[in-house]
Amino acid sequence: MNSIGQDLDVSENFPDLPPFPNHVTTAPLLRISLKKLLDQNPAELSKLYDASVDIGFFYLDLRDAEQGQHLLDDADALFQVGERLFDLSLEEKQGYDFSSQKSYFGYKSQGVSPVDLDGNLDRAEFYNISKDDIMGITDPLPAPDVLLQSRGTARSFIENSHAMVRLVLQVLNHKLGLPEGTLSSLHRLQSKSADQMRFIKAPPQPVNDRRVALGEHTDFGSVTVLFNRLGGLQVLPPGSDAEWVYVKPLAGHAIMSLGDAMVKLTNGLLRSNIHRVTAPPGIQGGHTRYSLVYFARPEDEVLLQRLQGSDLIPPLQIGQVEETISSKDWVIRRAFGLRVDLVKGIDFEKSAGTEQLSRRVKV
Ligand SMILES: O=C(O)CCC(=O)C(=O)O
Ligand SMILES: [Fe+2]
Repeated sequence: MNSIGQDLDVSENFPDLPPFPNHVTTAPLLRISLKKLLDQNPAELSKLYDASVDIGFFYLDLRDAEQGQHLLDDADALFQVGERLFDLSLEEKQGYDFSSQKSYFGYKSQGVSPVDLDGNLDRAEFYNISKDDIMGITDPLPAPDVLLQSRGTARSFIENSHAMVRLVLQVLNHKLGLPEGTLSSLHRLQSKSADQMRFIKAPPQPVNDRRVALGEHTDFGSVTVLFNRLGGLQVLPPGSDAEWVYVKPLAGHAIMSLGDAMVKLTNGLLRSNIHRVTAPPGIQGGHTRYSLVYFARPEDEVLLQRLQGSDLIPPLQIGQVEETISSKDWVIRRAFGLRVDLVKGIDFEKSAGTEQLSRRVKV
């Protein structure tokens, strides 16, 4: 693994935060230009496909196209909203924890999910907001004032993130040789889905007890659009002897990744990489880490099974039986499976996603 920290471009650092250290190993993720994708640049389209097959993660440089710049502006504004949101008292935030009503939208406090088999608990707060709520497809959930006042920015963030997702899906659709519009037709902005945006806060950890804050997982859905500013995100490359490597945050870029749904729709051809969040490296570890995410998922009723119509998607093997599960039920199973506050006796296997396939290790 080489370190992309070596190509120093100060404009890719984040002002007011200590820089990402040079001495840690980073994932050599491809950088893909939004403008070149929009221009249908053949080399760029191929880079996106290769990254989706090999590692399932890539950077999207948003600086060179107007819609990308709008998304960066939305993300900047929402980072400030996120700080104010998590500054509310725990008691107030817990008033927006709807998990007892079987909703994964709203607040999730720290310490409700194991991050390892020893039972150490997570060290990250979440606030999840439904795309359907912000788009007016479902009734709005109660929310704190700081969020009610930011619904316009949230909507812009969702629309712009969703446009990036649709672009990625269009490129993959074309590369896979699927009938025109297949993937887009499963991800319509105005249709009911489990799409959500998420604010995350992970406070600095004690110097002598720095560890994983968010346990290893694959994302549940199709395409994830992630903004973070401090290191801490790590991916596990394929192979049985692979070691965790950091993903260096780059200003002006989104970190894009594929989730379980893309693996299932392509019978394992595309990859959803295992990742986790640790304490930020070096002096960054003394700072509070915030992230902002958009998770796109197939529409609620879509069955997560191999798609027909592409010669590249491997056929089912003799004896391979696909589970019949809708996108909606998959997300519910994955989201609630690892909650010590909701489930008696966590069953890691039952709530697993495509982690085993992601490892690319034959068993
Ligand atoms: O905070 C990050 O960098 C990643 C968060 C993440 O993986 C998730 O929320 O699924
Ligand atoms: Fe994730």
